[in-house]
This record gives sequence, structure tokens and C-alpha cells, in this order.
Amino acid sequence: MEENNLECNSVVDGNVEEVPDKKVIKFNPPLYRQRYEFVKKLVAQHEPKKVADLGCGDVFLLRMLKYQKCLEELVGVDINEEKFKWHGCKLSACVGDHLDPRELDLIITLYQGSVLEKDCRLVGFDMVTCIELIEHFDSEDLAKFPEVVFGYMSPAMIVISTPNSDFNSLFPYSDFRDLDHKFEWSRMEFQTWALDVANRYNYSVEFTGVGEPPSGAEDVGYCTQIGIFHRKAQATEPDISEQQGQHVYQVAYTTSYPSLQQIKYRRRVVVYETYREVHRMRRKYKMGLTWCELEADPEDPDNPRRKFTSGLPSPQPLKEAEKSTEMTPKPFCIGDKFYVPLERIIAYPKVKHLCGNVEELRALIADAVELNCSGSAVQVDLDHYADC
Ligand SMILES: C[S@@+](CC[C@H](N)C(=O)[O-])C[C@H]1O[C@@H](n2cnc3c(N)ncnc32)[C@H](O)[C@@H]1O
Ligand SMILES: [Mg+2]
Repeated sequence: MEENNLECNSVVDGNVEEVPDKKVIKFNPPLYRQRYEFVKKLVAQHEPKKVADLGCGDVFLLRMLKYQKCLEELVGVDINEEKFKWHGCKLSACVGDHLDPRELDLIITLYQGSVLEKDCRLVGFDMVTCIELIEHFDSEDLAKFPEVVFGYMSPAMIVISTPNSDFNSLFPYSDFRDLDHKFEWSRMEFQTWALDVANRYNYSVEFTGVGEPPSGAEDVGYCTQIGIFHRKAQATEPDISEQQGQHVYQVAYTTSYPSLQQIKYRRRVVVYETYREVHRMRRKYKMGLTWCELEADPEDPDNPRRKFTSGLPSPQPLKEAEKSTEMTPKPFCIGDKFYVPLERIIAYPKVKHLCGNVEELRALIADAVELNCSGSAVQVDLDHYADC
């Protein structure tokens, strides 16, 4: 964190805590990003499938989270639909997501609505985040919030961040950090509220934060205080079926991602991987580099490729992927055609992971790849235009 003495005219609760005419405390990375990174690490650590960000604003956190492999459903809720209009489309899949599909399906939905209202689509999440949200509630709304989020949504984990007013003593102004804040709590106030809520709804809570104080002022704590709530083991999971019908929020945006669970994308990747391995083996064969892998005997005077073996360096140690194919039927050549048995292709870990067995591999590639008569090997021309 840097501290500068600069003249500023605005107060921002974002990357910079600015103080009119006096001191600026600048966080690096910016404070808002530290909050998002904090959540991202929690997601990586706990691997939730379903995460909802309440008061998601310009969806920046959701955009960071969508790359987490464990996620299958991401939801954002905000009362202000304007933000979605501008930023919602940034959540859609890009070219890279189509070329290199995720392992798991992912659906992202943005709802316009107040998190103080109950909507059954928010029940049963693994994690709910409320980043810089609660300080925007007046006392009436703050009183409603725990019953909706802890009592009704009842996710396994809840992350709540809010400004730590103890840190404000480092700023020579007494206003709140944002004009819309209804309160800013000291650590004692936040922890008292959080422990009471946790007790009422059968959660445990631990406290931490982001935005380190400057050296010499450690006693003020983090600039942003964070409570992490874990639902204690309960006899029964929240019954989602009982909540059917209560759709209060409006769907403002929804999108789904290409994934390897979808046959269209799995087929495309398997065909690509198959061709890649077949052409790699074909090239190696032509270069005469891997006699050890092929049936042809390099000492056989009838072997047309014998001449390539002389003077070649001894074979390189086999790579991991090649080791797994060592015991499988070898590629072979008949006339000007080169064949790679499916049993050899399925031995490559990525193909194995995608197909499981030879039958499924055959079914996935049959329409796009030429097979030999028995359907047991991929067939390509030994000479390929790409070699020229
Ligand atoms: C300070 S912003 C924080 C945005 C985002 N969580 C972040 O950290 O960048 C607070 C957000 O909460 C939203 N909000 C306030 N009251 C709300 C309510 N009752 N229900 C849903 N969203 C609310 C606001 O519209 C705003 O986008
Ligand atoms: Mg705020």
C-alpha cells in the first residue's frame, strides 16, 4: 500500500481511499480488486458448484468467477437493472470458451430484484457473497436481511464484506466513504451483529479482511472487514421443492457456456485430439524417428525407411502421454495409407478422459474421420499436403 499527500476532490470506496486536500491511501492492487480476489480464492479453496453474488453491481466479481472450473451455476442479483444493461453481456461466452470448452456446464443468470425479498431460485446455493452491500441498507432493511439470506436462502457459506470504520481514523474526514452508506461499522459492531446472526441461524463465523493498514497503524485493522459464515451441519438440507412458485425476481440476463458435457463440443474436441495424435504419429513415422514404436524393423533390408535410421541420435526418453500408449497396438502402413488403431488413440489420457472406451471413441469420430474397413483404426494418407 502506498500513502501519498495529494490534493483530491472526491471520496471513493474503490481502488483509492481519497481524502480531500490531504492524504490519499492507495491500495495496490486496488481495494475492490482485493475483495474480488479474496472471494475468488475462497471459491478455488471450497469448490462450490452454485454461487450467488447479492448486490452484484457491474458484475465484475461474476466475470472473475466464471473461469473457476468447479462452478456450474453463477447468479447475480441487484436491485438496479441499469447496471445489467451495460455489463450483462460481458458474461457471455467468448471465442476461446467455444474453442476450449469448460469441463462442466455453466449457467449464468442475472436477476433484477431486492435481496430483501424471497425468491425460491436462490435457495440451495453452496456460497452467497454480499460484497459491500449491507452498509447500503437502512435499519429496517438490515433487520430483514438475515431472515432472507441466512434463514431462507440458507447457503452452505456466506461471505459478507463491509467497511471497517476503525480504519477511517486514518482519514482526516468524518464522513462515510460513500454518500449512499447508511452506516459504517467498527470491527466490534460488525462482529457483534455477525455473531448474533450466526447464532440465530446456526452458522459459525470467522473474521478477516482486505486492505492492510499502513505500518505503525496496524491496530485499526483491515480497511474492508469480512465475515465468512459456514452453515453448521443440519439434519436436513433446505427443502427447495417446498419453495416452488415464489419467483419474485425478474430475469435480466441469462447465458450458458459450451462444455464437454455437451455432445457437440465433446465430439469436436475428440475429433481434434484424434487428428492431432494421428498426424503426430504419421509425421514421426515419415521422419523415421520412432522405429521403436512401429512394426517395421529398421534392420530389415526390405524396409523402405531403413535409410532414415542410420546416423540418427538414439531415441529420446518417452513423454508421459507416449508411455501410456507403449503397450497398445502400433500404427502401421499399407501402401500409401497410414493407420492408427483406435486402441492406441484411446490410450492418450485426454482422449481416454473424454471417451472412456473405444466404442465411444468410434461413435464420436465416425462421421468426421475416415476409419478402416473393420472400424478399428483411423486411416489417413501417408503423404499429406501439410508436409510439403
Ligand atoms: C457498493 S455496490 C457493490 C457492488 C459490488 N458488490 C461490488 O463489490 O463491486 C452495492 C450494490 O448493491 C445494490 N443493492 C443495494 N440494495 C440492494 C437490494 N436491496 N437488493 C439488491 N441489490 C441492492 C446496489 O444497486 C449496488 O449495485
Ligand atoms: Mg459501499
